[in-house]
Formats: sequence, structure tokens, C-alpha cells
Amino acid sequence: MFEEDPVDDLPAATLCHLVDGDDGAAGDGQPDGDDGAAGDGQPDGDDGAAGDETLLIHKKRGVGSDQWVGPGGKVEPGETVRECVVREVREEVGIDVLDPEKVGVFVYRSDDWDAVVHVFRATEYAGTPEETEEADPRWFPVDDLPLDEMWQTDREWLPHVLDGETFRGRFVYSDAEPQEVRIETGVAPSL
Ligand SMILES: Nc1ncnc2c1[nH]c(=O)n2[C@H]1C[C@H](O)[C@@H](COP(=O)(O)OP(=O)(O)OP(=O)(O)O)O1
Repeated sequence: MFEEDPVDDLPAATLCHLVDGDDGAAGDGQPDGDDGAAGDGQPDGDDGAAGDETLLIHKKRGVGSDQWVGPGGKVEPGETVRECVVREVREEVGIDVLDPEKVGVFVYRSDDWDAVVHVFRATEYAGTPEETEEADPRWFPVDDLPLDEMWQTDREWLPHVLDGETFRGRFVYSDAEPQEVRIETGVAPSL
């Protein structure tokens, strides 16, 4: 999968996909949103009809800005990828993810930025997502994601991650369009 990539030399980055189940608990003692609509800053889930929701951010700056993405960012020197994802989620939306589990990894090559991106899934968190300088958070039903406003390749792997599957991928972009896309699901997300 990554034979042609200098994976040891590429910068590392993280993404977090937080999934809230249908028990209304949200893991933090916070009440759920009461109007059934995504976008109230709280996960829905009281009736289970809409199924799980996931937290995305409308990214205000940096790689992937103006798109809906998972919170995350670049790994800092001396930091583990797990420490990075916890820090980035806190910085971008003001919550602490409590159980991040690495479920995927992909190599991203583009005209101006290459990276190994480590993808985490989490279900427990503390706090309430808030807008920051970097991000505007919103809960979306997992079966109604804003796919037209996401990375094209997110459309390929995110449903698997939200479903609890693992994956590895390699995505080559040029002029913001994917030129090469490889994905394997159900494999260990090592690297
Ligand atoms: N192809 C693709 N799909 C989905 N997400 C990403 C990619 N390529 C990527 O690089 N990314 C993600 C991985 C990271 O979460 C971000 C890039 O980091 P960025 O947000 O720019 O880093 P920060 O550390 O938060 O920002 P600065 O401090 O450098 O401004 O994109």
C-alpha cells in the first residue's frame, strides 16, 4: 500500500471521528439536544430513530478549510498521535475525547502538503462542543453526512469508520482532486 511513500519522513497528522450513540447519554452527563435537529451543539439520540450522530467541524483555516471534516491536526514534536488527537479536539472544539481508538491510517500526497494521517474513533467525551477560531462544530446523523462538502476521499472511508471498521488508504490529490485512491478495509491500521 505505501511502498512508494517515504512514510518515516512524512509529517504526521490526526483526525478524530466522535460517534454518539442512541442512548442519549453522550458520555458526559450533558443533556441531548431537544429539537431533534443537528446543529444545536448537542447530540440527538433520545428516540434512537435517527441513529448515531457524528461530530464534524466546518474548518475555518489550514488544510481542508471550508470543508466539513473530523477535528484533528498536525502532530507536534515529542507528541504521540494519541496525545495529538486529544489536544487537537480540545483546541478545535473545546471537549476532551476520553476513549480515542486508532481505526485507520492513510497517506495523503498533494501538490503542497504530504502526510501520514492517523484516524481515531471515539464514543466518550467530556464537555460541550463549542465554536472556536479554528472550527465550527456540528452533529450530523451518520446516515446524513454533508458529503458534498467533504474531502472526496472521506466519502470512501468515513462510512466504514463510523460503522466501526478499520482501514488503510493512500490518496494522491492534485488541484484538490483525487488522482489516485486506494483503500483496504478490515485491516490493521498500523504505521
Ligand atoms: N485527504 C484528507 N482527508 C481528510 N483529512 C485530511 C486529508 N489530508 C489531510 O491532511 N487531512 C487532515 C489531517 C489533519 O487533521 C489536517 C491537517 O492539519 P491542520 O488542521 O492543517 O493542522 P493544525 O495543526 O490544526 O493547524 P496549524 O496549526 O498548522 O494551522 O487535515
